[in-house]
Amino acid sequence: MATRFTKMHGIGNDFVIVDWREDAGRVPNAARIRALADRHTGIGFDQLISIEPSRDASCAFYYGLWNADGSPAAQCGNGVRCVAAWLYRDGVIERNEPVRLESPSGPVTVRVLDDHNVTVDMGEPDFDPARVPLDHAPHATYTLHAGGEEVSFGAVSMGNPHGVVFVDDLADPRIDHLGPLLTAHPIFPQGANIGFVQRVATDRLKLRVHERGSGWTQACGTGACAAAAVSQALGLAAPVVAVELPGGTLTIEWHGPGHTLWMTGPAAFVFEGEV
Ligand SMILES: N[C@H](CCC[C@H](N)C(=O)O)C(=O)O
Repeated sequence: MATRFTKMHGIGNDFVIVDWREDAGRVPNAARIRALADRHTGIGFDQLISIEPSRDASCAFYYGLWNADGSPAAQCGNGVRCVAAWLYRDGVIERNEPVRLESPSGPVTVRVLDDHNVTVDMGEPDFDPARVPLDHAPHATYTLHAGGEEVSFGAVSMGNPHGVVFVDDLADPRIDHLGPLLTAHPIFPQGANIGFVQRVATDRLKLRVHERGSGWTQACGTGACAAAAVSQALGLAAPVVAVELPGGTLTIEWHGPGHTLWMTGPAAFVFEGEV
C-alpha cells in the first residue's frame, strides 16, 4: 500500500514526515528506513518522523522519530518545529497557540509564530550523567581519549544524549575524524550527538554536529540547545544566544537551572510524495 509523505527541513536538517494519525503504534522496519533514507536510491532524509495520536491525554499528538540508520531517536529539535508547521498547515493548530506534543522522551510545547517560524519549549536541560547517559561521575566537564587526542567536553540530555566540545576553529580537520569516534565512544552507553562549538561572542556560537544515527548534518536542533546550555552552565554564553550551524541559525534562550529552554527557528516544506 502506498504511503504519502511530506519532505521538510529545519535549516537543512531534513525529514520525511508521515501522517499516522489513523495508524498509531506502527514501528517501521529498520532496513526500510535505511532504504528510504538513501539519498541516491531512496527519498533521502536525516530522520523519519511520524505524527500519531498522543498516548498522553495532555498532549495533542505524539511524534515518532527514527534516524537514517533505522535507529529510534528520543528527541529532534528541528523535527518538532517541522511537525508544528505541518499541523498548522493542516489546520489543526492555530498561529500563536501553545500546543503540547508528545515525543518519545516526553512532552514539549510548540508555538507557531508565522508561516515559517516556530518556537519550542524543549524542557529543562538535564546534566545528570546518569540521564544523559554518560558513564562517569557528575562533573562540569569531562575528558576522554579518542583518535590520539585528549578531548574535554560537556554532556547534557535534551531528551537525547549530547556531548559538547569547545574548539578554537571549526575548520580544524581533526573535527571530521573526532565526530564519529566520539559518537561511538563507550563513555556514552547509548551513543551521543557530538557538537563542536566555536564561541564567536557571548551571544553567538558557531556549531557543527555529528549526529548519532545520521552522521554530520546541516543542523541539529537539540545539538544547538545542548551547545547553548553547556556554554551557559559554564558561564561562557549569555541567556539568549544565536547558534549558527552550516544550514542556518537558531535562537536559544535558557535562564539556568529551574528554567526550561526555548529554541526558535524556521521550518520549511519541500515537496509531497508517495512511496
Ligand atoms: N540523531 C539524534 C536525533 C535527531 C536530532 C536532531 N536532528 C535534532 O534536530 O535535534 C539522536 O539520535 O538523538
